[in-house]
Amino acid sequence: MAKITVRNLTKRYGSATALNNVSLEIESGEFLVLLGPSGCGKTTLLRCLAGLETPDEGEIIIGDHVVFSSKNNTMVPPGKRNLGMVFQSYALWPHMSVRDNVKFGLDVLKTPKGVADERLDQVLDDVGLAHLDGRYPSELSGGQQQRVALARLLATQPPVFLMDEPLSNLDARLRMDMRVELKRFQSDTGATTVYVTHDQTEAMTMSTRVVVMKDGEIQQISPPDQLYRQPENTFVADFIGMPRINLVELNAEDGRATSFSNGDIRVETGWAPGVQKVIIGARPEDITLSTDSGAPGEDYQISAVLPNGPETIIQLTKGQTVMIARVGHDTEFATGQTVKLSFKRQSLNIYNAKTGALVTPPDMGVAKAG
Ligand SMILES: Nc1ncnc2c1ncn2[C@@H]1O[C@H](COP(=O)(O)OP(=O)(O)OP(=O)(O)O)[C@@H](O)[C@H]1O
Repeated sequence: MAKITVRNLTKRYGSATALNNVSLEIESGEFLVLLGPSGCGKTTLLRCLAGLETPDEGEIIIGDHVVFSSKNNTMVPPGKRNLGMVFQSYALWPHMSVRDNVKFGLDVLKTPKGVADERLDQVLDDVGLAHLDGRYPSELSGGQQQRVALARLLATQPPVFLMDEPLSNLDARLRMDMRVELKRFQSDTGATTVYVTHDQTEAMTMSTRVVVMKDGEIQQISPPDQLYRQPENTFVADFIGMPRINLVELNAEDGRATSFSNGDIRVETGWAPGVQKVIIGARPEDITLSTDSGAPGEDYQISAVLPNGPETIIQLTKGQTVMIARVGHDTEFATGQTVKLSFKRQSLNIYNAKTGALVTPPDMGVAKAG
């Protein structure tokens, strides 16, 4: 299949910089998700890969071909980049039936009729549209049109898939089914996939790696689990995860700066992060609560109990400090109760409060509350 290399890519619109010196390597067969807040440059990056935008600076290599280079004035047009795209707008032919729309791509590639018919039946079945193959786009819902666009991409089996929120118009249940189908299809074909989404669950469940972007720059590129467990800065820590991570700023208490506090809570790192001011990051599930007054930790008051299906979200307060914990659904915690709060030591991340950067890998941390 095809590896993609992006080097020092910059794209400006007037005085606004949509991509700022972005570099990344996408391995052949990888499912890479671009994630980040609105306006961070995800779609611009995808459109640059597709050849729909001309970057101002940098280089893009797909497989063995330099498809863009500002130095050499190379700009290979979209149709010659050997990739398949699905964008939010479906761009279906209104005068063609579902089947003909999907077949169109195969005809362009001059796929032999027998192979084309077999693939058509398979992809229409995969996207759940076999029974609607004679309808015209105007006779379909938005979600169905989106699936036709997907089927058209999948049928041509390109070595590179570029997708921009291809499931955004589907209802929750269909979206889940299509995620499974897309992932299966991608792993069967081995196509290198770059996928833009707003949806964290989609990013975490489908990707081999996630790229988190902000203001046109890459913040972190990691496999989903590492992104969640070891965010490299406070922006990524805060952006990933729902409920949000607990981020609390603390000041060094002792000369060695191994003990930090904000007056309400105290954390002993046991090692010196090398700064006087830190932000600790604790995921809600990395907090342990106990009604046993002899348990380790500090006293917090429960200010809200929010049952949420298989889990319960608990809000706790101590002075000015508010923490969110996630516990099982069968909890007996109640609003107003005083409980002991402690951190699961290995999972506490420590950030430099000035730069927001992770100070050390969490497995070195032996932080504890109290
Ligand atoms: N054609 C354009 N003209 C001017 N500015 C643009 C254009 N396209 C994008 N931008 C700007 O470039 C920045 C990045 O936009 P982009 O669409 O890539 O973000 P995004 O992360 O995909 O956002 P969203 O999630 O909202 O789709 C934004 O500030 C946007 O306003």
